[in-house]
Formats: sequence, structure tokens, C-alpha cells
Amino acid sequence: MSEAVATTPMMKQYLAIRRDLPGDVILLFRLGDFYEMFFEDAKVAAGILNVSLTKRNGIPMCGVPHHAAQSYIARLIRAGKRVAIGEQVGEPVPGKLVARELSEVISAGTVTDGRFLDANKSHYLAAIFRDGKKHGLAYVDHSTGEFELAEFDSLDGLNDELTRIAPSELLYADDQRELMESLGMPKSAQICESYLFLQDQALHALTQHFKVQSLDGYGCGHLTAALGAAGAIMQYLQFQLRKDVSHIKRLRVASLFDGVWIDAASQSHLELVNSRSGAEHTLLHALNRTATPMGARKLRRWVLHPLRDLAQLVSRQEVVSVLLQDPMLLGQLRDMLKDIRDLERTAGRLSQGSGNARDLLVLAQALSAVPALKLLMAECGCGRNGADGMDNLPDIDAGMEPVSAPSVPLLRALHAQLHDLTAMAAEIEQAIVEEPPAPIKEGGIFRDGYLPFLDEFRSASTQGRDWIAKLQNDEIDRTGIKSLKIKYNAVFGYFIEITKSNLDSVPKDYTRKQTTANGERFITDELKRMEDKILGADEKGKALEYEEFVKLRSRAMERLAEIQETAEALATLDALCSLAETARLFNYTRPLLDESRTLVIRDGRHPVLDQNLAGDRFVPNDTYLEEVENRVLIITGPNMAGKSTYIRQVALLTLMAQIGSYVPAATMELGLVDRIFTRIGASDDLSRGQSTFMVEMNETSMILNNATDRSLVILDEIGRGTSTFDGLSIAWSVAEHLHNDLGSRTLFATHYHELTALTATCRAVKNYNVAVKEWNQQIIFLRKIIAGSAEKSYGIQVARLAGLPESVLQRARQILERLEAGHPPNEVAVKPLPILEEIETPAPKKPTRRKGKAGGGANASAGGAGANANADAANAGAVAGASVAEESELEEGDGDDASDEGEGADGNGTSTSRVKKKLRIEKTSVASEAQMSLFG
Ligand SMILES: Nc1ncnc2c1ncn2[C@@H]1O[C@H](COP(=O)(O)OP(=O)(O)OP(=O)(O)O)[C@@H](O)[C@H]1O
Repeated sequence: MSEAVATTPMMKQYLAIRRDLPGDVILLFRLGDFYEMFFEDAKVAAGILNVSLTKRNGIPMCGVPHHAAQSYIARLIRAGKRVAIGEQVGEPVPGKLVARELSEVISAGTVTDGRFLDANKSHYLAAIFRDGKKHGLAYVDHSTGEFELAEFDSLDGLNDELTRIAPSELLYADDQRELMESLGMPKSAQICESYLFLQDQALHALTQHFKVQSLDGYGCGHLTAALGAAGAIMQYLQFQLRKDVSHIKRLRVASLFDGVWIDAASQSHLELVNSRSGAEHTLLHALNRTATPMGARKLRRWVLHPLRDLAQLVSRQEVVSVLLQDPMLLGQLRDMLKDIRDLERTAGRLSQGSGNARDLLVLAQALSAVPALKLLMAECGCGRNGADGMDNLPDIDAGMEPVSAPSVPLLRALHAQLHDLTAMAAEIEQAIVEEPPAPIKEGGIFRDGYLPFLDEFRSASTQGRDWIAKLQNDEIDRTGIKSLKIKYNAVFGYFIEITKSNLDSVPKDYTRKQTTANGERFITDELKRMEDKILGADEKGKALEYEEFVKLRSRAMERLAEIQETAEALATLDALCSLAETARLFNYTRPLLDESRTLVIRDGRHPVLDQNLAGDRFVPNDTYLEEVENRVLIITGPNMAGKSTYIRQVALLTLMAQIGSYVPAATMELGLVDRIFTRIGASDDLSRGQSTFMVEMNETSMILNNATDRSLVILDEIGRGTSTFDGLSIAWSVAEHLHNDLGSRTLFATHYHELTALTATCRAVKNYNVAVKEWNQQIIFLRKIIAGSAEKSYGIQVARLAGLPESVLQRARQILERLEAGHPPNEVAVKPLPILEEIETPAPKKPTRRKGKAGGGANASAGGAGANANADAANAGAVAGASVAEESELEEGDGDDASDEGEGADGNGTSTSRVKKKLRIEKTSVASEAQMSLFG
């Protein structure tokens, strides 16, 4: 940087601010209507923002307009940068340098502006710290003030919790880089000086902030690793980001282990809140009918953090139950909640001094809705419109008291937590205009009549504008210049603008101030006199409004604790209403919960597929797991039959039951589980240098090391990623270990049919399979779980549905036959194969010729595509696509083209429609067989 640069007053001011900021922070420096960036900041930002990089006096610079700054800041944050704002703090005075100072540093984990935030997700700044063998984690949602910490014995535990909270910014100490590397160095990682995490330093920061002598009262005095992380967060917020932290009122030990533990891999396999196929395929989406962003965040938290405590679960179920008894009341509650905006985050912004008049109005509107909501809640469970009909309405004429509190305990507690702050809400609504502006220093906030002084300034300022308009007309008359205009800008104040062609007519008493491309700007003594009056009134009015607004905001924030409690209660009520509404819409039932080790489901449905299957009905299935005879279920069946869907369904219904939700089933009895483990599908973790098989084995090992006799374990195709014998051996011994040593309730889907032999040696292992029907080399999926093991894999039939070329399929059939006949693989490869006809099914009889064209052959030989398209729709009872098409064409066609007629009839010459009828009958009997075998 040149000396000249450093010595200009503006640059000195810039450098003074820049000097205190970490190197990776980009400083946006307000210059008039622009935010400018200089030096390295400009080079980096220009690339990210796609704005042009220029040079002035040799200094690289770029800028963005002030009015559009938010979207540019958002882009920088999304690119992983932190952004500091050097703001103008005084009004520009012509000829003087405007005062500027660092107003805030915005980072990914602390943005509070709604435009940066996903309203349905908590938005955490987290920190991790290792102290000996302990892994500490702390996280804060700066927008709401929620601040929690936890400690883990293993890196896996830490990783699971990090996956659950998904922080936007994750701090770590610069001497613990290897810790972050072992977590895969996430994009959100942010390095910090290690002294911030030091025990003494961290404790000092926290005790100072909470104004306590020790942190024992928060139950976390002994969590040294977690406190290091929490202290670092507090100092980072206060000193590096210069955030207001006054709204962070308590530190809570995260209640990690009162809940069901779901490891990171299982959270993702079960597609709880994220899915590669899109958000609409997640459990959260299936359950989420919340009306407020606070409720949506609460429900998300519940889904990721199911409960193990029976009493708590029953209390949630009771609320869902009373809401369901009175659908009209449920609808009214949800309507009321819809009118309440994000009270939690709004209060957060206001308490940090960044909230504006619009936030105050949101607060007031939410708070004024509370009394009516409470009245309605009080009626829940009193049977107003319930099963007892209208007879139970409080009879006012008969002198009965109207209901004053809800009948169920949790609802009563929420009712009590909703504070009556209507007086405060009324004060705000009386003070602030209906549509206040976003800036708080530019006036326009208060209603006329609210502040007598303000009204006086306002009328002076309005009159002033009339004077200016009159002066403009007078000057046009005096000079004869029709295009003469009186304008205003922040640098010169009011001025008269004359275009080039009229400069000759400018009177002598005009003083020239500036030349522009189109003309010149002038002032006059009279104009300056008026300006002083107008601007004086305007400025005084704005200053007064700002002062009064800050006072009003502070008065409101004196009740912050009550506002936060109210917001929390609204969020819980909203989440419960959402569960009730989903249960109502999709006919869910209340699961019976206890401490046993059974899991019995009748007619269970996959919650997501059940809602998403367009047109087709989801085929319900039963599940029977109990401790002694039916603890490990081996589930076999062809590809595409529905094995994975079924085992996931059992896990999801269990999870739903353990958040207090009703479930998509005719009945469910559940002995509560402590953990849900899943090993489903293969997901490469190449970024951490692990192969598919290694990932599979890591996940399996994690399950075997952590599952207990209260856990639910879902395994899908263990051992698939290696050679057949290795894979089978591993799958076998894993199943034995689960049965003999762990005692977990287990569902094990596999293509290794050999595993079904486990029933001979393991008493609690039972075999089930997903029923299919085979017909005419095609496969019909019945989607029904029945007792017993599958006889065949039908891999080749499924490959046909996927459209593999016919020649490849024929060759596969040949090889399969030889392998099944006991030929060693080398013989299959080298020996001449029998001609195709030898191994094909005998040619069927010709169908009876009918009118029209018999297109059966064409359809059938198209095999892949035709059948594939229809196969998806081929749920229970639907005959695989190609055969349906054949049937209609056979019936309508004239049978001219009978060359491929074999496909139109089964091997014994039975006509397709007869086969289809027969199949329908068989399907019904298979389904009832399944019922019989599961429930006797
Ligand atoms: N009960 C059901 N009712 C209706 N459709 C179902 C049902 N179960 C599964 N399906 C449908 O069948 C498709 C295949 O199911 P799924 O993936 O569970 O089969 P799979 O037996 O695990 O297959 P693979 O062994 O090839 O992994 C699902 O995507 C779904 O559309």
C-alpha cells in the first residue's frame, strides 16, 4: 500500500477498521450509496459477486449498491466468507469526512436477517473441543438465544449429534485441526485461536455473561470439554463478531440421552429430514403440517430426537387425542396459529438491538393473538364437539362456568406458559403505523398523534416541501426556464438544476455548486434558508422517532423471558396440532406404548410412500416381534418386492410412536426402544477415502458395538459388497451375534437364502418373505409379508422389467440353470451351452383367434420397456404390465398376427384373462395366509 493511500483521511479511517479484523473477513465500507471493498477483499469479493474489479490510485476496489447489499452479503456468506460492515454513523456534512465505524460482523452461524435463514430450521453456531478423552460440543441459535452443550466419550457420538444439529458454522481451536479432520473437515468449519477454548478463559467468559459464580447451577460444571467449546462461542460472538448476547439467558445441557439414539448413518438412511430424492420424501415432510416456523423447527427437532420417556410420550399422545376428538377446534387452533409469525426469531432480533419497527409489530400481532388462543385451548378435551356431540357445551344459561383450563396435563402446562402480554401489544399497535419502513433512523415509524412533538416537526417538514414546490414555480416564472428543477441529495442538500441549453438565462444571484454531464447545479440564499428550516425539522423528527423507537423496543424487551416462554409454548402447540392434523388426514391410530420388548403392528403403512403413492394404494403389512420366539426376522424375497420398504416402515413407525405421534397402522403395540440402528443401502464415502464395503462394515460394527436388548436394528443386505461366500459368512455371524449376544429386536432383509437355515439353531429367528406370483416368466409383486422363506430370487425376471436385452436375459437363464444343476463355474463358462429351446418353457398353445389384431407378441417381446413401465404400478393384485396390455389386445384383436402368441397364454394354454382371474383369487388367499401366520 502506498504512503499516499494510507494518508488520505478516508483511507486512514478504512484501515483503522480493517486492522482489527481477521484476514478472512471481508469489509464492506459504506461510501455514500455504495458499500466499497478494497485491496485483497476487493479481489476475492469481485470473483464471488461477479462485479467488476477496478483500481483507483493503484488500489484494487469494487462495490455494491447500498440498497441491494443484503443479497450480495448473502452470496458472500454462502461462499463461506464472513462479512464486516463499516457503517456511516453520522449524517454527511458537506466538506467533512463522515464518521464510520464497524457496526457488525456477519457470519454463517449468526445471521439473524430472515432473508438468510431457512425459517423451518434452527440455525446453529457450534464449537467443538477435545479435552483428554472427552469430546465437547456447544451450540447456539443466535436468532433465538437457545444455547446448549454436551459431551461425548467417542468421536462417533459427537459426529451423530453434529449431523443432527447441522451447524451453519463450526468453530474449532487452531491446535485441534486433527479433530476437525477426523470429522471430514466440513464446509462450515471455522478455525479460531486456541486460547478462546482454554478452561479459565472460557469459564470466565461464561460466568461473566450469566452473572454467576460457577456453572454448577446449570448442571454443567464438570463438562470441561463442552465448557471450553461454550466459552469459545461466547467470546467469538462478543469480541470477534461484536454481537449483542444479552438475549442468551441460559445454558442447557442437551438432553441427548433421554432420547432415542439415532446415529448419523441411520438418520440419513431413514430419510428423516433429508433425502436425496427431495424434501418431499422425508418423514418430516410427511408429518409437517405446522402453521408457524417455530412449530416447524420444533417438529424437526422431535423427529431427530425421539423420546424414551413413557410419561412424556403419553402426555403428547393425550394432546393429539383430544385434538382429534374435536376436528373443528383443531382447525380453529391451526387457523389462529397461521396468523402468528416467527415470534421466537423476532424476539431474538429485537433483544439484540437489530430488530426494527416491523419486528415490533410482528411481536405485537403474535402476542395479541394469545388470549383467544388460550380460550380455545381451554376447551380442548371438554368434549365440545367431540364424541359426546354438542351436549357438552358449557351451558351458560344454566349457570355453568365456562371452561378455564384444558383437561390434559401437557395442554394445561402450555396454556399456563402462554403469557398475557396484550397491554404491551396494544401499546405497540397504537404507536406504530400499519406498514412501517425497515430502517429505524429514517422516520415514518410512529402514527400521527402518538408523539405531539413529532407531529410538530412533521408539519414543519411537510410545509417545507410545499415551500420548495412554490419556490420552483416562482423561479421558473422569474427565469423563464421551463425545465428548472429543485432537487435534493445527501451531499449538497437542496439545489437548483439547470440544463446546458438554458445556462445563459441563469440569474446573477444564483451560486454555482457543481457541473454535471447535462448541466449545472446552483443554490440561492433563499433556498439555503428554507433548507435549514426543512432539514432541521426533518432531522429532528427522525432523531426523535429513533429515540422513541429504541425506548419502546427496550420496554418490550423487559418482558423477554415471558415472550420466549410464550414462543416456546406456541411452537410445541403447533407441533402437536401438526401431528393431530396428519393423523386426522391419513387415519392414523394411537400406538399403545409400554416398557415390554414387543413390537406388534397390524396393517402398517410406510408413512412417506403411503402419502406419495399416486393412484396406487400402499399395501399394508403386519409385523410381529417379541422377545422369546420372534425376535430376529429374516426377510427374503425377490428384488423390488418391497423388503427395504417394509423394514424401513417398521423403523419409521417406531420412531413416530416415540415422538408422540399417531401411526399409519390399524394397531401398534410398542415396547419402547432405546436406539434405532439401520444399515441400509450402500453409500460410498469417497471423501473420507472409504470403499462401499468399508462403509458397510463400519456401520455394522458401530451397530454391533452399541445395540442393546432394547434396541431396534434394521439391516438390509449385509455383506453384499464383497464376494458371495465372505458376504454370506459375515451376514450369518452378524445375525447370530444379534440373536445370541445382543438380544435386539432385528429385521434382516437379505438375498442370501441360506440365512433362512438359522431357524434351526436360533430359537428367536423367524423367516418371512415378501409374496410374489410367477406367471409366464413374469413376476407379480403382491407386496405382502408372509411367514416362511422365499424360494427363489427372481433376479432375471426383475432384470427383464428393467429392460435388459433379451439375449442377455436368455444367456443368464442358461447360466443360472447350469449353476443350479451343480455345474462348477468353469464348466458353465467353457462348455458349449445347449441350444436355447432346450431350456425354454415349452411353446404354449395358440390362443383362440378373435376379432382385431392380436398384438400380444409385439408387446411381450418389447418386454423391458412395456413391462417396466407397468411394473411400478404392479402392486398387489396388479398383473405385471405387459400381460395386462396383452390381455386387452387379445380380447379386442382379430388375431391376424399369431406368431408370438405364446406370450399371450400360459404354458398350459390357459388364456391370459383366465390366468389373471386366478391370480386375483390367489392373491387374496396369500394375503389372508399372511394374517393367519402372523397373528394365528
Ligand atoms: N407395501 C407396498 N405397497 C405398495 N408399493 C410398495 C410396497 N412396498 C414396496 N413398494 C414399491 O416397491 C418398490 C420396491 O420396493 P423395495 O425397494 O422395498 O424392494 P426390495 O425388495 O428392497 O428390492 P431390492 O432387493 O432390489 O433392494 C418401492 O419403491 C415401492 O414403490
